[in-house]
Amino acid sequence: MIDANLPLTDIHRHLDGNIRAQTILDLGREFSLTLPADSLESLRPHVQVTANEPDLVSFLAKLDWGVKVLASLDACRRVAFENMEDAARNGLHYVELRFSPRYMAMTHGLPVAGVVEAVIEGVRQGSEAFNVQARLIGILSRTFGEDACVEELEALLAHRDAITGLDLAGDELGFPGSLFLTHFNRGRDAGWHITVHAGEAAGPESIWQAIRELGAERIGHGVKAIEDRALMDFLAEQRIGIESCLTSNIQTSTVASLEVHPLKTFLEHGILATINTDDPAVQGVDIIHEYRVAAPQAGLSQAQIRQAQINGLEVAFLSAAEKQALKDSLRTA
Ligand SMILES: O=c1[nH]cnc2c1ncn2[C@@H]1O[C@H](CO)[C@@H](O)[C@H]1O
Ligand SMILES: [Zn+2]
Repeated sequence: MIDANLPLTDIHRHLDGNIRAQTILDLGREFSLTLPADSLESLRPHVQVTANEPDLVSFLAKLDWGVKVLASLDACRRVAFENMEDAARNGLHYVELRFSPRYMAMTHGLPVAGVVEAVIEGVRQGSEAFNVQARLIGILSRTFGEDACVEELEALLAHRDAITGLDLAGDELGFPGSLFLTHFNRGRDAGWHITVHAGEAAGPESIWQAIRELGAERIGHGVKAIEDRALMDFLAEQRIGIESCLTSNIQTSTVASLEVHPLKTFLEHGILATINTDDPAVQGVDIIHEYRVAAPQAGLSQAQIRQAQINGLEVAFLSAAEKQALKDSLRTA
């Protein structure tokens, strides 16, 4: 259960993996684009996971229609704004929204820094309209290679003060973190927090690499840490947060079933593991489902679910004062 007296957070949520099917239809019509279907029901299987995918890369293809309809900067602003509306509807008090500006820009050749600006604007407007706090994490989409990621990084750096963190996402097996050392050095020099998708498709060595070489303070997914006891000890001792996304891990075939998901073991080990969604619209889930349905199915006790909720704020990319203010705002609400 969700503890209503504690802030509810989602710190691993792709803004460009959370574009509503209805919005894909609307934008397709607005820009006269050819979509694979012309009704909501017939479009759904093209933009949402209907059965588990065989691997991560097949799963990621389901995000493509969402970005293919982004034919203007205003469309980017709109999906950012709607992300905040969705967060409010799900009772979230605080979200860290991550996005890959080059991935959003690429189909229609939008200016990448312009996309960053549009997303910042949409999230700012939505945050005010729906009274939910948000921070932005810029993603380097590793799938497009090192040079594309330099371009993506520079677009993010053009708005460095409005960005809180840097992430690496996409095809982890094909594009290891070792290709992106200079990118992350520049991100850290900009004063950004660092989180990296690691130990999802690749093994525990990818998590070690993200921490030691890219400077990760948190790990996205990190499921393969379960294979390395020394790594689990290290994560707990160093207070490196794990951003777990239960349903996502099943849909990408990273974990065979919720019953064998490592999140429970991570919590028992004292790791600051958290519950998050990943790509809610593509997965057809929301944060409430992850707490109420997925977490109990993964064997978490009520106390462990509550601990994961506490951890979400604990490892958020916020100052101690900002975390306290969020807690206080619930008491006075
Ligand atoms: O679960 C995931 N694992 C790895 N990469 C992901 C996941 N979900 C989305 N993206 C990637 O993030 C960028 C868009 O925000 C894209 O690169 C997409 O492929
Ligand atoms: Zn992710």
